[in-house]
Amino acid sequence: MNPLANHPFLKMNGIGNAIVVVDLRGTKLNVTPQDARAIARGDGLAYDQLMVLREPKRDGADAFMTIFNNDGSESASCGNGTRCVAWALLRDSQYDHVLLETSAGPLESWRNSERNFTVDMGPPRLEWRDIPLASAVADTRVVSLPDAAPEIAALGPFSAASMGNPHAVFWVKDPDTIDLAKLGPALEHHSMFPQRANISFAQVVSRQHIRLRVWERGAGITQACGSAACATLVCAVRKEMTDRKATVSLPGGDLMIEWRPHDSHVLMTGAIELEFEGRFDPALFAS
Ligand SMILES: N[C@@H](CCC[C@H](N)C(=O)O)C(=O)O
Repeated sequence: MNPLANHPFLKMNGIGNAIVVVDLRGTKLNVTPQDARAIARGDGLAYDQLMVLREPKRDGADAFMTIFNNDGSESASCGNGTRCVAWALLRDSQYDHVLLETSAGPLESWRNSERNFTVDMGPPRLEWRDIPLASAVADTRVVSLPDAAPEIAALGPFSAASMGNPHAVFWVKDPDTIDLAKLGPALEHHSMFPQRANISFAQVVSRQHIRLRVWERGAGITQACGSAACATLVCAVRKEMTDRKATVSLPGGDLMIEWRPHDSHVLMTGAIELEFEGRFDPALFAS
């Protein structure tokens, strides 16, 4: 029997970004990409990201997080998932802060109220090599895609940023008119993105408000993507289109994003929800 059979999990969401949390601290258990794909097929378990908690690597941290997309690939960053993990670790605690680690570095998260959490996503990376893009780009605020199909060329240049994971942001009049299911996969796998990319379509409504729809790398159409909201605000500020603090509205709800001037860290604040908790059905891992 798969050792994960009957192991407890939490099914949660961060403004609709579907998250499963599995705490493996204190065990010798592991999650393989195959396990991650099997879990995503479970009843009611269709997730965007699976957050797997292990022992922390540094003193003072609460957990090390491995983040799986539902296709079994890994990401170094997930803002909404991190806020869900913070809720899970703090729900029976008198404390309000957690320090979590990912392969991209430490992330601090804290409770504002019972269901509202902030995560400090750290500073964005803005050089083409760090995002990464496939070839040298002088200004990552305005990037053109070479040899693009007509429907992609029609979108015009995009802006790029890394929040520990790669993001491309296209500026559009109305994100609701974008055929995400068609353009998302074509752009995610474009040769400009050697590690693939999360693809955002953003409308700047005002200096304090952005509307956003996202195709997530390794997960597809999502109700919300926190790191995409952060990357979009950063790109909008760099293009002088918004203030450093703005509401980003996604199909699942609103996030407040702030790009702090003094240390360049990006803060994301919003609601989280526990949907249900249970134990993995052994049959999940049978095939
Ligand atoms: N939903 C997440 C980001 C998910 C990771 C992404 N699909 C990737 O592969 O980079 C968020 O809230 O940040």
